[in-house]
Amino acid sequence: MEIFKTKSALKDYLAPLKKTGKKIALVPTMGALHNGHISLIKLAQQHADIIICSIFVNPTQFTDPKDLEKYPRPIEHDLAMLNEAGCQGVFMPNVAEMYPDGKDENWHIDLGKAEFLLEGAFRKGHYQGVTQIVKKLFDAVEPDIAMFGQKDFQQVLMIKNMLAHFKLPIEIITCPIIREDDGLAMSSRNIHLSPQDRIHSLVLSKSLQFVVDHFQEYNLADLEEKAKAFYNDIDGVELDYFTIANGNNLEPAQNKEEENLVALVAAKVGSTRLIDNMIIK
Ligand SMILES: Nc1ncnc2c1ncn2[C@@H]1O[C@H](COP(=O)(O)OP(=O)(O)OP(=O)(O)O)[C@@H](O)[C@H]1O
Ligand SMILES: CC(C)(CO)[C@@H](O)C(=O)[O-]
Ligand code: BAL
Repeated sequence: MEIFKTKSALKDYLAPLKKTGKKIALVPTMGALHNGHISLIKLAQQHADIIICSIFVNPTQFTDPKDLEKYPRPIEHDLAMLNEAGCQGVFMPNVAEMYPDGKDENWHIDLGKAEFLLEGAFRKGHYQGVTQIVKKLFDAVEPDIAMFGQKDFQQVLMIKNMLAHFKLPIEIITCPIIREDDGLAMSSRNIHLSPQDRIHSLVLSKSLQFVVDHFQEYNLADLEEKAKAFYNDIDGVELDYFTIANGNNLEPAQNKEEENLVALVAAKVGSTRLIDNMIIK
């Protein structure tokens, strides 16, 4: 497995491979890898010849400086996991390599109304930061395909809007959410959960599963109310939102007959903010 710290080293590696027609997949990550990330690598291997995983904790998408500061960075462990998974290249630039003009360089694109809903409402400017870095990663790799997890449902939508904005010929593949045996969606931030938080964290997947399992039984308002009631009286758990939304634009669902419905949730469990979602139909 090759490790690249600069865009130019990465380009030098990829150029001859592209010339011989190899299909390139990019798997963007912020590191602290778990089996959710590895599932993206494995799925990429079914669609492409060369897999490049990027590891970069992108400062411009963090709205809470403490969140950025404590983001886990177990690089040796990450490299071992990627090597074991058969990833050919890892791109791990530093901040200056990705933001040569400083982190405040001008970037603003129209991502549509959905930018300001849900995660965008709680993490102001988050999706400008995400799309800014993903565009830089796309420019550095020029992949044929790129893999993103459904766990960050809104992120996938925003990245597709960014691709449309720049008319980039990259196929986005959305990968299913990988969960722990008890239902918790795998996430790098899960390591911050105390043993008690870890038990409480199950409320996210349980409330989502409730909505999926009982979708036919109740109307939308009752489904949401019953799902939100899961969060009542759990010590140290604070619900940011629970919504049943249209998966195309993340607007609240208007009726149960709509296509593409998804339930999405974000909650603080102890001091750790978690997100999760389940597709209803
Ligand atoms: N449990 C999971 N199943 C599938 N894909 C996942 C899972 N967790 C993260 N991903 C995807 O991996 C990619 C990189 O995500 P990232 O490095 O932010 O990890 P993360 O676990 O989501 O961390 P965190 O949410 O704590 O930042 C994203 O496309 C994300 O959606
Ligand atoms: C796509 C991404 C790597 C951009 O920093 C990040 O938002 C993530 O890990 O989901
Ligand atoms: N996986 C989403 C990255 C973030 O939380 O900033």
